[in-house]
Amino acid sequence: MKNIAFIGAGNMNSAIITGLVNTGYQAKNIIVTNPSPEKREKLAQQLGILETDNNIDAAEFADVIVLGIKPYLIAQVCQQIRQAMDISNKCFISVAAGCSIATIEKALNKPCAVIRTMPNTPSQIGLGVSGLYASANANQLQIDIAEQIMSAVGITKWLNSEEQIDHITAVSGSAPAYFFLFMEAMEKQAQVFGFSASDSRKLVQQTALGAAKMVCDSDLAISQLRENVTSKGGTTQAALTTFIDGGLQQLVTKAMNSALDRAKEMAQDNS
Ligand SMILES: NC(=O)C1=CN([C@@H]2O[C@H](COP(=O)(O)OP(=O)(O)OC[C@H]3O[C@@H](n4cnc5c(N)ncnc54)[C@H](OP(=O)(O)O)[C@@H]3O)[C@@H](O)[C@H]2O)C=CC1
Ligand SMILES: O=C(O)[C@@H]1CCC=N1
Repeated sequence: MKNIAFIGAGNMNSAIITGLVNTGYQAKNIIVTNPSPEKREKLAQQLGILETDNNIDAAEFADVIVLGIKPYLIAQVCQQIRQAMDISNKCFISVAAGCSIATIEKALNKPCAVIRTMPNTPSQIGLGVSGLYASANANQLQIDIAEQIMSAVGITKWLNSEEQIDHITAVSGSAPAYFFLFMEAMEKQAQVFGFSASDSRKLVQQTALGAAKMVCDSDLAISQLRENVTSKGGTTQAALTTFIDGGLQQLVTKAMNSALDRAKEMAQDNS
């Protein structure tokens, strides 16, 4: 079993580590680093993994290094690691949005096995989506372990080009927040209608869950499921017409393109 170092004990890495241990990966083969102690100590206590505040010690221990830190820190941490050791046989997996393989390779100062992944926060409950793209230097064993790590927290989609990492960021990486925003808006209006805060949340969350489950469990097109709710001349049609006349599709297109543009911009800023 390969040793894995998770650099950063934030939202994404914590979710991935938890999923990985829960699917049977040996805790003694996993180490997590974080500057502040609380998150890494909690993971160590809960899961039995190793922890340290020292990225170099963790990287020395590891065959695979998962970079779960903010995009602007990736190059700095990679430089720190490569200055301290021979990294030739190590595989770097970056979770960061807007930080290219070229930037990571430049920081590592040599062509290296680098795999980019773009998960999302439902990974915390095993319902994540992760896009993955491997550099030409990654071998099959390293690709397999990246698949094992990310499939521990949800479904995986291997991409044909690095550019698609930016696309999948807009489609699934950022997207839980789109649904949360929509649910927040509905929750607010339910309260205006007189439902209590807790009832409003319950009504909205159960409806979202039911709708998502119907999409997952049905062979019908999503548009058909929508039509099945929509009685001619009825209440749903009135609501949907308001969304459509308000330019919902154009707004979604614009929002997803904004996420895509921002990913490209961040890649420039971080290069
Ligand atoms: N959140 C999301 O929905 C998604 C995030 N991502 C990507 O995942 C990455 C991490 O995001 P997220 O988990 O949300 O962020 P968090 O802020 O939750 O986690 C980042 C962690 O990195 C730690 N850290 C800071 N500096 C260092 C360092 N030098 N060495 C080691 N650890 C360090 C921080 O510690 P401390 O708290 O002590 O400062 C923090 O715990 C980002 O690059 C983001 O683009 C990708 C997909 C989805
Ligand atoms: O907002 C961000 O930049 C990160 C990447 C996808 C989700 N969160």
